[in-house]
Amino acid sequence: MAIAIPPVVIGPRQKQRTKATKQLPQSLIESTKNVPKVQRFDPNTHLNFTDPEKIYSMKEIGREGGGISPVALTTPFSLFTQEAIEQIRAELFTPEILENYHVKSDFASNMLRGYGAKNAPFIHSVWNNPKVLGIVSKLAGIELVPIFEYDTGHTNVSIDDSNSVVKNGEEEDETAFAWHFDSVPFVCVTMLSDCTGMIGGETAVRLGEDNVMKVRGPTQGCAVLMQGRYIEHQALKARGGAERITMITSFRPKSAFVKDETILVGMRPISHLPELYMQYSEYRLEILEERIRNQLRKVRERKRALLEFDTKGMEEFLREQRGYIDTTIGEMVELD
Ligand SMILES: O=C(O)CCC(=O)C(=O)O
Ligand SMILES: [Fe+2]
Repeated sequence: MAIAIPPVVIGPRQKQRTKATKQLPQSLIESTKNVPKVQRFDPNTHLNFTDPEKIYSMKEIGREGGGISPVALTTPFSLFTQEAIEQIRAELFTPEILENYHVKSDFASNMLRGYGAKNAPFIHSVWNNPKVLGIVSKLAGIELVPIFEYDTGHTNVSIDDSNSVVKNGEEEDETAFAWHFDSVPFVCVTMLSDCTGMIGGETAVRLGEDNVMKVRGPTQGCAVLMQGRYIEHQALKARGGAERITMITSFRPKSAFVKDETILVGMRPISHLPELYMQYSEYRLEILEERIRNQLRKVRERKRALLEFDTKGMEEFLREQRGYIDTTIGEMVELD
């Protein structure tokens, strides 16, 4: 069945991780400098969740049976308080992060990514918090965990410096992050900018041949959850001189026994490869470890019960793991 084949992911064309060339406005650093830093996410003060108005199913967008869950995407929903967003921004716009983790590609000219929990403890505690994961999982219809540290808290920064005068929606939409499928099953796109008076700045999502839906939270701290590996989307610039900053966190199924079509195509050209490959390997090995333990348990149980060895089942298991290992090997290539 065609739907069983995941979309081909096209990544940035550049040959290696490239530092961004344009400095971000000093005002971003200035505005976050005096925020008293908090190390850990606290749901009591930082969570502000309300259910999305609607959850679109894969069936509704013509992709029934594809992906890892029947859920395609949510409409924007409130997720974090103002205080939480201030903390996130204060961790992002530091000289340390801007100096070492500010990269660009032909998809987007300003991305902050690859910083670990050591450099941004609050951000990482947000996305590993059980309450946050509970919400994300409930909406996704499947239990999710962050894919790995490197792709947690990826941030797109777009500053409209065109000084364009906004006329009543007459202009063409400008892209802040080009059309693509993600390399990971689910993403949560969180708005980190104040949206007061923002024009544009949505995430545009292709729901069918001629059906593009634009989604954007009405306020800072709103988020959209989507099965980005299976739904084509892009980010639109905010017009009229506004900043548009979004944080994208990638998720994979928690269960080792669920299909996982995570690849590294979109990440390789914007990542430090040894670090990316280490984190990819670590989680892939964890999944394999759990699957092998489970298979071994089944074999031993049958043996103990004096049942005949399930040769066919074993073959199927091994073939599946071989596919998983082959994918893993195939993803850990040099960029040529
Ligand atoms: O910034 C957005 O709205 C979405 C960006 C995106 O799709 C991505 O970074 O993969
Ligand atoms: Fe994306």
